[in-house]
Amino acid sequence: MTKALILIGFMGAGKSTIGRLIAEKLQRNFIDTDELLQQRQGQTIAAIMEAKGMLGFREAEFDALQAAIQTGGVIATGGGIIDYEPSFQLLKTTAAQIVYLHGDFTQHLDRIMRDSQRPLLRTKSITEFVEMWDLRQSKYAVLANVTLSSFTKAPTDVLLEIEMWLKNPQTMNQSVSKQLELKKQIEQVQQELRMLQELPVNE
Ligand SMILES: Nc1ncnc2c1ncn2[C@@H]1O[C@H](COP(=O)(O)OP(=O)(O)OP(=O)(O)O)[C@@H](O)[C@H]1O
Ligand SMILES: O=C(O)C1=C[C@@H](O)[C@@H](O)[C@H](O)C1
Ligand SMILES: [Mg+2]
Repeated sequence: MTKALILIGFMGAGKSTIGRLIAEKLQRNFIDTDELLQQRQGQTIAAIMEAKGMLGFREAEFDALQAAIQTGGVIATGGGIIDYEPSFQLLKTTAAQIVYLHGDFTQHLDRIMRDSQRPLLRTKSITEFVEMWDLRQSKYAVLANVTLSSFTKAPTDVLLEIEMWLKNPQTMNQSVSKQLELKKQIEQVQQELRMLQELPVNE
């Protein structure tokens, strides 16, 4: 059976938008776990959360993920799927190709703010949102076979990058990990500069 291609990332990363494009291009099944959940329950995400509570929502999301993986198609996941340990473990152990669509916090927030339908935006403070972001980053990174920025380019360019990676996973992985390494070094230098600027000046 074909391995599923799974898109993960924080809210607003573009998983649904880009997932649909890839599925069309590769002529594969497309499943969005948020949409599947809503179809199965006959309710909106917000209503499911309200009726079942967060744990009940995550359990139903796990069932949707399991069903989606079995199709071997392209899967767009909900941004918080990794918060529920069984779903995280399923993603970790399944023989799928996992693409992490990534941006920085403000880029995500900017996109999320444009969509008032997102239930968590209505119920969480900005501090809780930042905490949620911090807790999730390492989980996405651990699961990812490749990490791609989805904010500095059009969806069709992200699609091209994913196609490139599918054709040549090794090369792409190397260049993406080199970029991440470089980014880390830059952040470290910036941090050191900030610390130096804060030191008292000897007259
Ligand atoms: N590369 C892109 N450039 C510009 N806008 C984009 C891009 N990708 C997605 N968008 C827009 O950003 C918004 C969020 O995208 P989308 O719903 O696909 O994100 P998501 O990762 O599925 O979020 P969620 O986790 O909430 O399901 C949409 O309005 C979409 O049109
Ligand atoms: O980040 C989250 O926890 C969520 C993201 C959305 O895709 C939905 O699955 C839901 O709104 C929860
Ligand atoms: Mg989505």
